Amino acid sequence: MSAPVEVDVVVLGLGAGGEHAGIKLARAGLEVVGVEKDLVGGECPFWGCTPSKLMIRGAHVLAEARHVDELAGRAVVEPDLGPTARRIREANHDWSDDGHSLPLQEAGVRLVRGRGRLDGPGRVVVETTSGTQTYVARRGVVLATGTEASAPPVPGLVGTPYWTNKEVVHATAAPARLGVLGGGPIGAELAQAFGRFGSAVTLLEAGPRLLGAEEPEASAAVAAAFTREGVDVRTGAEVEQVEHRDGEFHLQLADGEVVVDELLVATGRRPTLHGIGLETVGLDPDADRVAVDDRLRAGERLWAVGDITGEGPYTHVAKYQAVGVVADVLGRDVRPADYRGLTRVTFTDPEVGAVGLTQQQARDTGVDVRTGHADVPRSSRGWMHGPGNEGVVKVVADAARGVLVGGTVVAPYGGEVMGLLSTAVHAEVPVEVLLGMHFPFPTFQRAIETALRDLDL
Ligand SMILES: Cc1cc2nc3c(=O)[nH]c(=O)nc-3n(C[C@H](O)[C@H](O)[C@H](O)COP(=O)(O)OP(=O)(O)OC[C@H]3O[C@@H](n4cnc5c(N)ncnc54)[C@H](O)[C@@H]3O)c2cc1C
Ligand SMILES: NC(=O)c1ccc[n+]([C@@H]2O[C@H](COP(=O)([O-])OP(=O)(O)OC[C@H]3O[C@@H](n4cnc5c(N)ncnc54)[C@H](O)[C@@H]3O)[C@@H](O)[C@H]2O)c1
Repeated sequence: MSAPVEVDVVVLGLGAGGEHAGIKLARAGLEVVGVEKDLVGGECPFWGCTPSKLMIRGAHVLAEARHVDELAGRAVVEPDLGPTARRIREANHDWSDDGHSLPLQEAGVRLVRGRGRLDGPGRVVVETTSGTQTYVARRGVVLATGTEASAPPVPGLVGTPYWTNKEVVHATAAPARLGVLGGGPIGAELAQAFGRFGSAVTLLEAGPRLLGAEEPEASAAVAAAFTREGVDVRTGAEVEQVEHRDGEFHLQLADGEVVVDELLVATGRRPTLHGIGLETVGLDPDADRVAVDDRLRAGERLWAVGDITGEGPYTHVAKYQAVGVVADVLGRDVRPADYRGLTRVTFTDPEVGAVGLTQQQARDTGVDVRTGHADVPRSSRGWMHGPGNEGVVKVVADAARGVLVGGTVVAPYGGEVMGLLSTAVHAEVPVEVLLGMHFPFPTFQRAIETALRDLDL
């Protein structure tokens, strides 16, 4: 092993959070080493957000085309995943990270390709193909090792050629029959997309509803849309046994068998925290997250960002946190991290845009909860939109303070429409003030006004 190399900062893991932090710190003039064992850019551009949203874009076009006969003439729709698969391949340069690693290095980050682990405060050891190297970080280490797909312990599953998000993004044709295990954001988004590309999809969710982290009204609207499109949605479904034979997956359920050609497992993610030396900096190596304070500090000369913090498994959260880390490392004023107005969007159709607390979460935190609703199909824009207009707006208010603490928009482009609620929750704009706004006719935003009035505050 060569002598330890001293630098200002080591960033361990170069996904959404680490990449952003590394670039900004290097541009600020610090000596930064960035360590990455796989592709610079991480999960989001190569196996997550970007490929899944490209699939969803293609699927959305197909769904719109299928409404032509009803609304605008005649169209024969023959789905083909090929063009979308090509867009995905082009977008991420055939799974090469030049588009990320070159700008990173141009910003001044010294890129070290290898597997890193903490070795005491401010120290990182990296195993590379040319040997082991220790780095000593004068200012500290930014930990950003992200998550990996985690499969459930269903007998027979291990060893079968099931897909996770890593494999599904390489699909070039839609399988005739697709099984999807898990009805969270990944399972729901991709089940609908593949259904629209022509697969007969069976979506098996163990819990009582799809998108269990969101409002029950959102789950119901999405499930209704899926069922209308022909996705076989089964909730409370426990797969007891998986077998792969003659090119088919046989999934045994308590009430029968489901046979599919491909199986996508989307049952959650596991933080990449094992074997990264957490115990050497006084942290629990078996913990399922790295706890951080509002400056993203996790220990002595140690910051953490992204999915591993457990504050919200989203790219925008990782980048938000990276901004805070950069300020703190540079000794600048830090805006304390605040997750009250956390936003998330599930890109199903209808899209589920949400901010802040759900009704249940608000209740659990002792808020004097009042809710307001509006049905999207009964709103002016919803009615005009016509087929494919399932949706609901739900706002959650703290009646005692007269402000919103949460809101959900399930609608076409719900993630965009929700922006208005996002500002309201984040800035704690009084409901009284919101009701004095102009809501343009006939936008989906007008359903927000209806929901606000329904609060009757
Ligand atoms: C299918 C899918 C769709 C998604 N869609 C969205 C979406 O639409 N919107 C959204 O906001 N979020 C979405 N997400 C979530 C988003 O991808 C993550 O929240 C985001 O990637 C988190 O960034 P991160 O920096 O924490 O970790 P990651 O992106 O996971 O990056 C961590 C990096 O650390 C590296 N690493 C780990 N251990 C080591 C080690 N020991 N040494 C060196 N390197 C290491 C990994 O190789 C990886 O590159 C999606 C995720 C998936 C899987
Ligand atoms: N649009 C977005 O922002 C977006 C998109 C995709 C993923 N993500 C993030 O990535 C992370 C991972 O997503 P995910 O959907 O894999 O995880 P998730 O944890 O959100 O959902 C997993 C689902 O699988 C179900 N499940 C667990 N075990 C099961 C079993 N044995 N059989 C059937 N169902 C089972 C769970 O009840 C749950 O509903 C999430 O935290 C998500 O927020 C975000």
